[in-house]
Amino acid sequence: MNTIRPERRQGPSLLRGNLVTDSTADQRLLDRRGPADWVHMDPWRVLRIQAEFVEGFGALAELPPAVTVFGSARTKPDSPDYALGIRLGRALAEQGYAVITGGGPGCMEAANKGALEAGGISVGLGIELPHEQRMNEFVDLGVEFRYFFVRKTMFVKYSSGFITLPGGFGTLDELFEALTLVQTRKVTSFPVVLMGRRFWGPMIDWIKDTLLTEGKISPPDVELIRCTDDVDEAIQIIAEADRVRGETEVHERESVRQTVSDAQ
Ligand SMILES: CC(C)=CCNc1ncnc2c1ncn2[C@@H]1O[C@H](COP(=O)(O)O)[C@@H](O)[C@H]1O
Repeated sequence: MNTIRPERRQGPSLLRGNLVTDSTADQRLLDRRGPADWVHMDPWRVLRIQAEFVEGFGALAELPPAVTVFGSARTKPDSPDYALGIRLGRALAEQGYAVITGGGPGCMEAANKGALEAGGISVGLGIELPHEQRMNEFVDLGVEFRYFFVRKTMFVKYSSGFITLPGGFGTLDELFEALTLVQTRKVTSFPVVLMGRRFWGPMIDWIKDTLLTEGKISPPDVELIRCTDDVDEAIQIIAEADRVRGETEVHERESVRQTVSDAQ
């Protein structure tokens, strides 16, 4: 049979031909319209969501220090941003970081490619989407998720920081989620670096001139975003935050040890 059949990844399963449905697990969970039997299945969905967390934690727990790279799924392989993604993935791997991406095409693929070519650990956390896209070929450890929110937890939990290449809504969503987590101190010492001054400059100006000026954020919030064109500087920002985090952890362990010994 040499006709191309439709194909869909669904969590760990692969569906082809007539078995391909036209909705995703995220859509079915969030869409409250339709017959009530879907609603009655939510308790079962919770178990599936739980299983997705368990699988993700299990697959990623033994990763070395890692950095997540975000960026447009639409970036073409012959574009400067793709070349930047390769350089970034390569440099991160050379510094001993595993590189985590969304496992898709474009900037994600570029960062995975760079990491793989430099002999590093190249990770893709894929997502089930209505328009199927395969995990890019440069991923060595790939985990497929049905739910965006489970996948996002993994990006934050298993990386030392985010580096964001130019991108669209998906990239902005990931960027602002990270900033909100840092701003609300849900995560501490988590650097967020934007690469590409020309691309991100106008957004940073708007953040300063409008969000800050109109009191929607505080002055320290502006400092949460670091922007550079230099791959080495981006990595240095992450490495410095790692160093500070390491020192803080040693200090905390030491003060717990002191408290216990004082109490004895
Ligand atoms: C061409 C196309 C739409 C492919 C979709 N394939 C994808 N595969 C994996 N992650 C994705 C995909 N699309 C968006 N994302 C997520 O959203 C970000 C990119 O979205 P955008 O292209 O900037 O808005 C990525 O960092 C990734 O985590």
